[in-house]
Amino acid sequence: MSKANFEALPIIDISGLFSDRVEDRMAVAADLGKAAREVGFFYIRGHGITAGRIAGLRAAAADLFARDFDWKMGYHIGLGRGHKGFVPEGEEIYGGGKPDHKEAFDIGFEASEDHPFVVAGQPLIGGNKWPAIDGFHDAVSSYYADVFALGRKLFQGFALALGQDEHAFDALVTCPPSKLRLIHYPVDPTAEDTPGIGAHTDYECFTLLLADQSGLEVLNGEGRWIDAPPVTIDGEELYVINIGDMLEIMTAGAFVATTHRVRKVRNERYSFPLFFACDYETKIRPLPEFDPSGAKTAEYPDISIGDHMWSMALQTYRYLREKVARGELTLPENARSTNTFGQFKTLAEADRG
Ligand SMILES: O=C(O)CCC(=O)C(=O)O
Ligand SMILES: [Fe+2]
Repeated sequence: MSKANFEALPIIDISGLFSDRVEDRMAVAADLGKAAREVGFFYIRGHGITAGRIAGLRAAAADLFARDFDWKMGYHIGLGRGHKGFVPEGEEIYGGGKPDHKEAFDIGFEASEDHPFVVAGQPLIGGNKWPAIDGFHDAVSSYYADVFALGRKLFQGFALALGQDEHAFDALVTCPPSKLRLIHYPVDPTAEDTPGIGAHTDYECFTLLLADQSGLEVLNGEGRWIDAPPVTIDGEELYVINIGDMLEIMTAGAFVATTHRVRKVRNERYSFPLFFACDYETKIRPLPEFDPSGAKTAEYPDISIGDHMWSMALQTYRYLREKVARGELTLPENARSTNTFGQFKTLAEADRG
């Protein structure tokens, strides 16, 4: 799927997206489109998120993960509804491989109990489990708001890059199943071959990630893993942006949902991805310009973004797999198995000849 055998990831200055001049926004969109087509992974600078916001998030995460395991389990992701909260090590397993060597805390787009999507019973939507830590809610919810606003801006850039009206996708994002994950990879000097996170693509439209240590690796078109270490330029920490499954579908494969992983962790590591999604019921299909004959559309299952995300969760979280095995939950119709996008798709096609 990835055409370019890239050796390093592009850096795009996105400050032009905030300009009043459409030419400036178009120029950034052209860079975004090129990087999304050729690599599927890139850094952005000029993003406008303040160092103070990021520092607040880091301090909140460090405070949280330092707490007792039993205390954190009081916020377990499986308690209540909405699939948010603490994810202990071993809870997530990608594609039947080894459990990840990480713990996480998932914060969602805050939805009140009387929000129509909650009332409609959409999985993944609901209130957050805010841990009882002074300052945590303020630091994390204000970071969420800022990074989500940046995501909206980037989505407008992608709309332009796809030849759409700049605001074509705005109405698709009102109360989406978009998670901010706080991830902590503890050091384990004895872990010889345990991945931090096994190889995968992200399920949503795109991801905005900050990490404090190297370890993230991206698969290029030759099957080699390329480092995506944290980068700071002129005091600004750059975000890593990667294309997810949904933008791959919308572009019928022109944009690449690039496979990535976190190699075994030698230093304690924190990372913070925000998975930018459309509302749960949004049906994701190739845009007509990318599939004039409709042939490619027929290759993709007819599924909403939320059902795709939920079916991936049902297949990777231990507590959800157990519920499926007990018959308490079922996979949505047209659910795909895991690992069918990005280079996984290309490899499967190569296997089939
Ligand atoms: O920790 C990282 O750098 C990557 C995390 C990731 O790929 C994910 O959570 O989907
Ligand atoms: Fe990921």
